[in-house]
Amino acid sequence: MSDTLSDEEIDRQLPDGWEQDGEEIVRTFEFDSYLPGVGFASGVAGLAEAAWHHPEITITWGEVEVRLTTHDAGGITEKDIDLAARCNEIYE
Ligand SMILES: C[C@H](O)[C@H](O)[C@H]1CNC2=NC(N)=NC(=O)C2=N1
Repeated sequence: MSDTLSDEEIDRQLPDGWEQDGEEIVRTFEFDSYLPGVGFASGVAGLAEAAWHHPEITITWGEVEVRLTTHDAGGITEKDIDLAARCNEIYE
């Protein structure tokens, strides 16, 4: 079981562009059109499978919202922070 992080720890560790929303961290990634967002979401899915840690991904025209929480722990853990940072790395 991963240990949940305190709000202070989350605030300190949140990668650029991410914010806390209750028991989740969230970032909306912006794109020029629909298909680049779909491609990005597919990349996030690959990162998720590799980490065995799965976000909620919402694809709309020009935007992809990624929400992360650790269901097994009932809150935000290092797993969420790590995957959020990896999402930033694949976002050009
Ligand atoms: C059964 C499976 O191992 C669990 O559901 C894994 C898979 N992906 C997961 N993803 C997320 N976001 N939180 C989890 O606790 C989690 N646990």
